[in-house]
Amino acid sequence: MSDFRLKVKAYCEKHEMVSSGDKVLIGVSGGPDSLALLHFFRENRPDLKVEAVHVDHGLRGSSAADAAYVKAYCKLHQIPFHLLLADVKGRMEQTGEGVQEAARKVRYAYFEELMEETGADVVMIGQHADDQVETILFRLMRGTSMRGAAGIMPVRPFAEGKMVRPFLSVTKSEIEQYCEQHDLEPRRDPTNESDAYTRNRLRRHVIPLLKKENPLLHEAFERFSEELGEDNAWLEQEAVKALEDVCVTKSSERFHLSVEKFRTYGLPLQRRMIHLILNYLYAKVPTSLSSAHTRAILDLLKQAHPSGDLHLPESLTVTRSYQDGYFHFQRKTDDAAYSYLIDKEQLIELPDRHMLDVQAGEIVPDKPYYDLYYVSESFMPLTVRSRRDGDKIRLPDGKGSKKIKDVFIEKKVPLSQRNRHPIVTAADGSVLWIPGLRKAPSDGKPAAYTLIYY
Ligand SMILES: Nc1ncnc2c1ncn2[C@@H]1O[C@H](COP(=O)(O)OP(=O)(O)OP(=O)(O)O)[C@@H](O)[C@H]1O
Repeated sequence: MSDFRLKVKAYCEKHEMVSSGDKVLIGVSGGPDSLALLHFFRENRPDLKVEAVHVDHGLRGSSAADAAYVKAYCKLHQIPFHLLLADVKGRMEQTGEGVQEAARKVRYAYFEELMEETGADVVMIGQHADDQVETILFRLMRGTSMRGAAGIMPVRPFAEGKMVRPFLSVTKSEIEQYCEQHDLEPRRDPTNESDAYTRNRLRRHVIPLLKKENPLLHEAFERFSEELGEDNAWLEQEAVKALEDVCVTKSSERFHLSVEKFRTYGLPLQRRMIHLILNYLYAKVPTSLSSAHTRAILDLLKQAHPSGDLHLPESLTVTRSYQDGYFHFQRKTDDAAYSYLIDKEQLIELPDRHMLDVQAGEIVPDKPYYDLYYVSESFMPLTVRSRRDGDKIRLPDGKGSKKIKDVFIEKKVPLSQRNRHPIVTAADGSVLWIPGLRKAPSDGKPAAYTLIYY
């Protein structure tokens, strides 16, 4: 038995990827990885019912030819074939997703649909050991959670069945050799050779350097991924149990937990409990929700002061209550109060059709705006929120501070607008800026962000 075959066989067995008699849908782009995958399972596992799936994303000039190629290959080898002509550009326009993400979502939705339609047990795709190294490096570089750092999972639940990646056990060059040995003539995607994408630059320039240092780099990454994946799975199970223990009441609108019990758990479980609660309360977690929100929630739970609150996207409020010792996550529907955390470039919609555009560094906007504010790193993360009782803003030259209520009166802001007018505060809660009305004195350090109020 060839080395390649042994490796893939052992990996499939170790992760219990397929069982005799399973119907397996293989995603075939026509490229080397997926064509080799299709060939391998047809040759070596006659006990499986293999079918091929191709999605024509309609993004490249050659996409129809790729689809025709896979179709012809399947016809020649009598493999059942499924094709989707997808409108990826339409999806990008609708959702604002990037091209890779939109293509993947369209593909996965089709896999899911087909699984149901054909009664398939498994979806199989062609990612390999070099993709694993690339994915882990890419995510670490961009910032990721422990789950993200574990990279691509060999097996994961998918629709009513599972998605598996048997070729994570072999490298790209082993796949290329396999193609040669079996006279496969895969299609080539020219965009893989371009340096326009970060992932391609990692693959083409960074990983070869790392491989020079350690030719068995992919094995080291695979071990790391496996162990981290196991640790994560265990921690997540423990977090589910811990959450049962700390939870007082829960419904789709609210979640109450005991602060005292929550604090008896270590930080890794606390962080995961917060993620579980947010996943539970948001049907779809908003993109504006970031790890800074999780940290802010944990800080509120940790702080000595027994009460406080935070406002998360989509009117979700987190309150620590002094009276009952509970921590409440709930949706506020009746209150005009709002609060958004600012810890990255973003565009925030404010009441009365105003916008706050947060841009990195010091910039000069090209459109007319009402007011502009430069803020240094030492004040981050900021919050933009509606006013609260007792809010004050510092005056220049150490002349004390002024009540925000008085600023509103002085500038003749109508009563009806005062509860909606934005107030920008620093990480320590002090008021820095009342857009259009007043600025606290700056600390004179270089600007990390420019805030533009339209
Ligand atoms: N258009 C498609 N139709 C069906 N399956 C696809 C398609 N594109 C990708 N896949 C599946 O997803 C896997 C990973 O996609 P990716 O775009 O990373 O492919 P790749 O590394 O270029 O692989 P390949 O050599 O198979 O094109 C592929 O190996 C294949 O199994």
